[in-house]
Amino acid sequence: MQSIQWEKDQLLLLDQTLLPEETVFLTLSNIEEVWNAIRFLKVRGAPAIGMAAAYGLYLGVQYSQEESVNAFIVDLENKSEYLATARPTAVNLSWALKRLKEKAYQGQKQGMNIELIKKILLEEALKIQEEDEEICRKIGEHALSLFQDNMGILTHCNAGSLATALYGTATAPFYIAKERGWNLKIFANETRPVLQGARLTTWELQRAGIDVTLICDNMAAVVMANHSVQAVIVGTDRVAANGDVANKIGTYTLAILAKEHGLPFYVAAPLSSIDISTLTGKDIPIEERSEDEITVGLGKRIAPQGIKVYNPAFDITPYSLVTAFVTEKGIVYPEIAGQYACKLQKLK
Ligand SMILES: CSC[C@H]1O[C@H](OP(=O)(O)O)[C@H](O)[C@@H]1O
Repeated sequence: MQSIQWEKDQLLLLDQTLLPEETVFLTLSNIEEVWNAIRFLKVRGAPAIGMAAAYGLYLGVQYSQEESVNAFIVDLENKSEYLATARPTAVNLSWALKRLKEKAYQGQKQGMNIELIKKILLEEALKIQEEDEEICRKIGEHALSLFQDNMGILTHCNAGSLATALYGTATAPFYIAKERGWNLKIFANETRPVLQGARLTTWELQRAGIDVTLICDNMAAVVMANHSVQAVIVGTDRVAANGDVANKIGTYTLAILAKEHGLPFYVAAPLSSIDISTLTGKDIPIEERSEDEITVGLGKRIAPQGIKVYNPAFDITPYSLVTAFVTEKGIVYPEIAGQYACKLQKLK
């Protein structure tokens, strides 16, 4: 199911906060609605955030009444900055906004009028979504070369079809394997506190007829120790130039556990999530979210009022714990630590 659809000048978003019980598409017609949808995880997952932001930026300027192209460009830049405040960690958000701004600058240089620039902005947003489906499929095909039929594979959070145009990144090999008649056995971490694994990954894989088992995050070591899983694959929100990985909180723990159990730890990383301008993981902004996500998760209070809470939505996995990155252009292995930087740069 596509979680994002552009129809008749409106953005349709599958409200991921209502899954798995309700399948509700929201109709968004202005930039503020898109900002809120990103901020409050109605649309989530790095690539999907980028796509939604691109459409949101277009929605923000489609009725612009600026008199000059220069004034229109300033308005576009201001609206881009506004959208960028919705969430800080996934680089796809700023990457998508930058793609649209660069199209506008090109149009300005070529002497286009405002209406024509608006047109190419929407075309670029549509292109980002169209490209993403092919990118994810390629990631799936490359990732599948790392797996064998009947393997047990652990994944974390939702780097799935819901988080992208289709297929997902970490889940892409699961869908391609299904197409090829393989029987991969997927173990999905519930992924506290927002439970993207329990609510989203199991939902989408079960619908696709893929063998998926839900486990609590604190069971990951056991499924490694009892050989239920032979590999781990996760998505990413941002890969720094040296290969450090920002991903959903709990990913770093999995990488340590995988190393302890001698299992490969793969990161499915579209090039849009690789940020050469951010040198190391220490430079990646980590989003901290509301305490309610932990203390009143899904409506029931599970901790006393006023308790101190720390709720980072992401953590950093050092490149040294990553076995390989799977990109749409192929698999990147480090012969020696730190070699990711030049290899990832070459891919860009
Ligand atoms: C291909 S999705 C990448 C990434 O985004 C998710 O975070 P969130 O659910 O907070 O948007 C998670 O970290 C996925 O691995």
